[in-house]
Amino acid sequence: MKSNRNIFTVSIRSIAFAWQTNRKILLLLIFLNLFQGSVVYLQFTSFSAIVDEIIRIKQGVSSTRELIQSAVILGLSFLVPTIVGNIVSFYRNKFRLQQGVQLELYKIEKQSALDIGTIESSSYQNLLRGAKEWGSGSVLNLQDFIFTSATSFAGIITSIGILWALNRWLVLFAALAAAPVYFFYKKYSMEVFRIRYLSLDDHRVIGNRISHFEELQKAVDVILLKLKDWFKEQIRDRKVSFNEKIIAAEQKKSLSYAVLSLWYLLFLFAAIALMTKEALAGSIAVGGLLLAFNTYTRFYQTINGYIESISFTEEAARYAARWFELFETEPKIRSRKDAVRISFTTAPLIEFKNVSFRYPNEEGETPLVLQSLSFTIRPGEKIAIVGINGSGKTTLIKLLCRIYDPTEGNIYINGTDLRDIYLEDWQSAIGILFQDFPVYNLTVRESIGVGRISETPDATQEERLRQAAHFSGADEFITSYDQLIWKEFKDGVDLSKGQHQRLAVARMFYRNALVTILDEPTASIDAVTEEKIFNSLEKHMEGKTVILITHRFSTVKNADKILMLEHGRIIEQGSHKELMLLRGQYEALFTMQAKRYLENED
Ligand SMILES: Nc1ncnc2c1ncn2[C@@H]1O[C@H](COP(=O)(O)OP(=O)(O)OP(=O)(O)O)[C@@H](O)[C@H]1O
Repeated sequence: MKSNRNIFTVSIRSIAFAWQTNRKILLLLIFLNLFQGSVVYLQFTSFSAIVDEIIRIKQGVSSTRELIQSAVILGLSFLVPTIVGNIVSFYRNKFRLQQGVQLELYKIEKQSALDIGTIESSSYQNLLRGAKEWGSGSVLNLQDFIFTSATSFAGIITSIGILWALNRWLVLFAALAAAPVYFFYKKYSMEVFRIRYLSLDDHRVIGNRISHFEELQKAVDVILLKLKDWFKEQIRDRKVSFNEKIIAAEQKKSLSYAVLSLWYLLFLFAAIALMTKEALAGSIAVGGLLLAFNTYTRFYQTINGYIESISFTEEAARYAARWFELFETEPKIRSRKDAVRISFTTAPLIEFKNVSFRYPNEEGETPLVLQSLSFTIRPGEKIAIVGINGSGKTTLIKLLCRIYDPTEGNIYINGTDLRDIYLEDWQSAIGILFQDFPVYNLTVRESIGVGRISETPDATQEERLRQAAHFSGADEFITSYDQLIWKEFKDGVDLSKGQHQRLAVARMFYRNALVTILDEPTASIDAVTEEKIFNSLEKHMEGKTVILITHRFSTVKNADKILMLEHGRIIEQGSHKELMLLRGQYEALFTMQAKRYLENED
């Protein structure tokens, strides 16, 4: 836990962020906060001057002119801070809104640069959860506390000056009265932070369980499987345990306050005794006595507030640090500085040479899920990858897309190691449809169009969109390309799982990548449409490489090459004919599936 991350560094980063967002408002706020901190003492001095003037007028040694002067100053000392306070609060709110947007956008920018391995890691997920839980508000709160500290600081300096002038002992009494406050606040805020930090995993579980009541697909299961009470219990237990810890910390805080109040009273009495003695001895006037008392109590409150805000600043800094850690998280997979720029115009030669892979894990070494894979995919070949669940098919294509790098061995693209190729160049040459593909809540046109978002619209675009929808069979249910696929919105609709998948396949046809990778693209699609899709792939993807992962052996018969995986190894490879002649695993599984179809026909 990097809880003791340098508070100073985080505060500087937070102010630097504010500076980047709007330096004029930042400087204005700092100035106005400093002004607010010191102006209050003008009220005390002008009020004590009025009291002394009244006494002097009664004694006949002063005129009402001085009294009016002091009254005007007193009036202004009340009026000006009120106006300034309103200005501060206006600009502060404006600044919070401006920075809130900037922070969210910056976070998105940083997140989208990360690789999947980093995103999957539990440390990153905790960081994300922490940042989400405390929101961008933690960075902004930190600034608020810095501003409050500036106000308090100005107040302390002013009051020290006044108290020092009246009686130096007053400064010492007030300082001693306030000193323990810091340690109490610090201890308490550390404890709350620790509780929150240690319960991050619990909060992620709570968030997940709550999602079962909020997300449609999950909510249906909750109702049908009667999971409500079971999930509710899990949520309640975790929340109750978290609350108990926070309440215990709150209790300790309240007790500390009681002790602190007694301590403060002790020094207040000492200060009153000292000032009364001075007044009786005639060394200060009545107005001076009032000024001393007001300044003393205000000094204590200010120093108390200052310590409190330092302590809160520390607390806010601990939370804000999560945001900055998030910003600092660097992707593990990225282009090398001297990466080769390649503008792919034709399907490339792909070679796997002795590739082995294990998933990265922070807790320790995981088993190899791919072992010594070697194979070649020639430009424009249609490849099928088959194998039982967990044999490593999806992992293999993740390596090909460079979502991960191999643990051992190399992948060559046109003879260049994939790690040496500029990542974006390679990414723009490939198109991938994963088995758990995302559903876009966009219009039909956009849902297909995102397959090639960087493309500038041209006259053929609409035609190509419609063609892609035709190849995937999506055109059969599309009534309008402007239809919004989002049931929760007015006029929005939802689609069946298979229809969603047809749209996703259309997206891939529209992308028309040099290397198209399809991971079980027809799992939810009916047999007739499946046949149509595979025919379109063969006919319209000529010259392009297509890699297909599937469990349906009937769909791979026409592939140029079939790779059969088992426990992360290629156990057979060749065309359908070659593998059938081999009479190995492929032949056995193919025959089994074919037999089942025929039996079903009988
Ligand atoms: N992100 C991950 N972190 C750790 N292990 C993983 C991860 N993804 C997959 N695995 C493991 O890697 C192995 C291969 O998984 P993979 O998804 O590649 O199999 P598959 O052949 O595509 O399976 P399926 O046919 O079920 O889609 C499995 O044992 C799985 O548990």
